[in-house]
Formats: sequence, C-alpha cells, structure tokens
Amino acid sequence: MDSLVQAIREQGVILPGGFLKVDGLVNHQLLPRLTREMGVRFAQHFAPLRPNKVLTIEVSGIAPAIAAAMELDVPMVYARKKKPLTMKEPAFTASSVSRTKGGNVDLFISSEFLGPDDRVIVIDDFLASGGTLRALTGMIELSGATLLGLGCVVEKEFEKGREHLADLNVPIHTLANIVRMSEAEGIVVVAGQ
Ligand SMILES: O=P(O)(O)OC[C@H]1O[C@H](OP(=O)(O)OP(=O)(O)O)[C@H](O)[C@@H]1O
Ligand SMILES: O=c1[nH]c(=O)c2nc[nH]c2[nH]1
Repeated sequence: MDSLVQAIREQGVILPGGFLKVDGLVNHQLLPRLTREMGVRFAQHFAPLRPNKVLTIEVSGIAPAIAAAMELDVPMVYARKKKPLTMKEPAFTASSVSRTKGGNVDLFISSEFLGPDDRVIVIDDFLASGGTLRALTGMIELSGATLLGLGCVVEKEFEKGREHLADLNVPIHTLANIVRMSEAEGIVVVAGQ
C-alpha cells in the first residue's frame, strides 16, 4: 500500500529495542482516509474467502479491523484484555505478551460472538513475533470457528512472525513491510505481501 509506505517513511521513528513508532497514523492518532484505504485493501484480499467475521484485539487493531469489516459488511469482534462483568460465559481465553507495554495480558472473547458457524479473518496493527496472532488463533480454535486468514497493517519482517505462523496454513497479508531498520540505514520499508 504505497500511501502507507510513504507515511511510514515520513513519520516513522526508530525506537530502541527494534520498535517502530507510527503513533501519528496507527497507534495514537488515526488518519481516516489512510485507515479507510487499509480496510479496502484487506477486504479486496480476503473477500474471495467469504469471511463472515473480522476478529482483532484491543486497542490498536480495532481501527483497521473495523475499516475492513465495513468494506466486507460483516461484524467485527475484538478480544478484550480485561473481562467486563457484561461478558457472557463461557468466554474463550488466551495469554499473550504486550510488546509495547510489557508483561503478560489475558485475552477474553465471549462465546456469544465467536462460534462454530464463523469464518474468521484476523486483522491487527503489527505483525512482529506473531505471538499475539498466535493467541488469537488459539481462541478461534477453542471456539470451533474457522480461521481463513491473517492481515496486519505493518509487518516487521526481521522478527519472523510470518515464519512462526506458517504452520497455520492460512494466507497472511500485510500492507507495509519493514525489511530492516537502523540508525545508519533508516527505515527500509516496502509494500507488504
Ligand atoms: O507479533 P507480536 O510480537 O505479538 O507483536 C504485535 C502486537 O504487539 C502490539 O500489541 P500491544 O499490546 O503492545 O499494543 P496495543 O495495545 O497498542 O495493541 C500490537 O498491537 C500487536 O498486537
Ligand atoms: O507501535 C509498535 N511498534 C512496534 O515496533 C511494534 N512491534 C510490535 N508491536 C508494536 N507496536
């Protein structure tokens, strides 16, 4: 997605520890036109698989996921990181590591909104190690739903998440790919795959 690649080149900041800051377009401020285009791109890619649900995780996955769900005209469900008292039991749970805040987080999805009739694509903001997507796909498996594909806005190829998730045997589609980044070279970013 050329507009996203361009925005990352203009606004991306390399942080210590191999982190990329894109708060101005993905993780704090959101740009409606850019976000809408993300949704269109995901929808174009995954529509042939006929998903009936988009799944993501709060908080930064919600914007690209709802953009994709609007294009596909299907519901979007987000895994919650704290179980609210409104959540109907049984709930599917998994544990993942918050990359930007540190520590383990428990994830919850109610069986009210995910079950055997669902054909699901998962959308998130970052694909790094793949740990978060692994946790989400574990919950899809628990629910009996069918996983059709995975989509992320930014892939950090050098963290090898795509390889770590290869055993799932589903298409992985990303919109921008960070090949590498360093103070010397800057952010080497190309269109996703
Ligand atoms: O592929 P991984 O190594 O799992 O990294 C990707 C995950 O890391 C971030 O989550 P985080 O909880 O840090 O941030 P958020 O609350 O902004 O979604 C990001 O939103 C992805 O969900
Ligand atoms: O804002 C972010 N920048 C990153 O580099 C990253 N990796 C995983 N999750 C991330 N979030």
